[in-house]
Amino acid sequence: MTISLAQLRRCSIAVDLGASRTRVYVKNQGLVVDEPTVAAVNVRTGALLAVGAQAAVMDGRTPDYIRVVRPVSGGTVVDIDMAQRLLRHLVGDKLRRAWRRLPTMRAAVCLPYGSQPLSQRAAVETLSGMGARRVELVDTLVATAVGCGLPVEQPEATMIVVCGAGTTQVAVLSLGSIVAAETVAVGGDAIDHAVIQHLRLHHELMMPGQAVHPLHLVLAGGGATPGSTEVHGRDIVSGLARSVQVDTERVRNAITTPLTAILDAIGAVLRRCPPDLVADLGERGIMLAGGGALIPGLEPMIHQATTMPVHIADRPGTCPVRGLGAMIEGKVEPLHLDPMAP
Ligand SMILES: Nc1ncnc2c1ncn2[C@@H]1O[C@H](COP(=O)(O)OP(=O)(O)OP(=O)(O)O)[C@@H](O)[C@H]1O
Repeated sequence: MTISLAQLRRCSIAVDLGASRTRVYVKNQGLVVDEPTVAAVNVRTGALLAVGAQAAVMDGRTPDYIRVVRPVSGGTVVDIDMAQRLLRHLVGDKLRRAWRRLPTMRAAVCLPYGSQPLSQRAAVETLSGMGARRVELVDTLVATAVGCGLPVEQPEATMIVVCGAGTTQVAVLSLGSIVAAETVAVGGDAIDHAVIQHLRLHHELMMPGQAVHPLHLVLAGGGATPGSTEVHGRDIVSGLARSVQVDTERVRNAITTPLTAILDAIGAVLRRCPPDLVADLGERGIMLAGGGALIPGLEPMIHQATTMPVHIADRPGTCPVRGLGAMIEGKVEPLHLDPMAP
C-alpha cells in the first residue's frame, strides 16, 4: 500500500477518515478539519442536519425522525455516500470550490495496516467522489511514525503503537518500511465499553457513551486522582436519574482487562523482530500515538510489561494526518543509498 514519496508530493490534501474523528490537512494550509466522524440525518427527508461536533452532541438525544450516523467503522468507510456528504460539509465551501478548480487534484489517505482491498476501494471511492483525480493510500503506521517525528527512513528500529477508537496497531519500522506489525480490535471504544459495563454491573447504573470522557480525565490525574468520583446516569431498575460515588481504583482495574490485548500485540511484534532491532528499541523505547494514547494507565502498563521507555506523542490523535501532511509537503527526505559506495 505504501507508495513513493515523489508520488505523495503531488497530492494537495491528506485525509485521515477515522472511526472516531475525521482530520484533513491541506497543503500549505495545515490541519483544517479535526471533527468527530458523525452526521445527523432527518430520516423523513434525507436532509443532513448537522455534522462533526454538532452532530456528536445530538447522539442519544434525538427524536425518532433524526438519526445520528457514523459512516466509518473499524477503519473502513461503511457508508460512502454519507462519508462524502460529511467531508463536503466539514471542508466547507471555500475549500470545496478550490478542489473543483484543480483538475488534477490528488489526495493522500491513510488506512490501517493490513486493510482489505474492499476497505481500500471504499476510501478511494469516497475521495474520488469528492473530486480527487487520484487517491494515494498510505499505511497509518508509517504516516503516524512520520507525524511523531521518528526517523523512519533511517536503518534504526522504531516501535510505534497507534491506539485509535476501534483498533490498535503495533509495528516496528526500519528504513521506511514495516518490519513486523500486528492489529488488534481494541481501542478507546473498548475501554469506554469496559467502564460502562463496570458501572452497570457494580452500580446498576446506565451511562451514555459520551459521559465516560470526564471519568477518563479524573483517572488521568495520576497521583492527584481522588479515591472516588461522582458520576451521573440512569438507574437500571427504576429508570430514574441517579448519581453514584465510583471508586476510581476499581474503574482503573476494569479497563486493565481490555488493555492486555494491546500488550499481547506488542509481545507478538517484538518476538517477530530481528534481535538487532529489538536491541535498538531497548534504548529508544516505544512511541504511543492515536487518541487512545491518552487512556489512563496505558503508558505505565506498557512500560511495566516491556521494561522499555514509553513516550506519548505530542497531540497523539493528529499524528497520522500530520505525518501524511509532512509527506505531501515534501518534508520527509528519503534515505539515499549509494550502491557504489565503498
Ligand atoms: N483524553 C483521552 N482519554 C482517554 N481516551 C481518549 C482521550 N482522547 C481520546 N480518547 C480516545 O481515543 C479514541 C479516538 O482516537 P483517534 O482519534 O486516534 O481515533 P480514530 O483515528 O478516529 O479511530 P480509528 O483509528 O480506530 O479509525 C476514542 O476512542 C477516544 O475515546
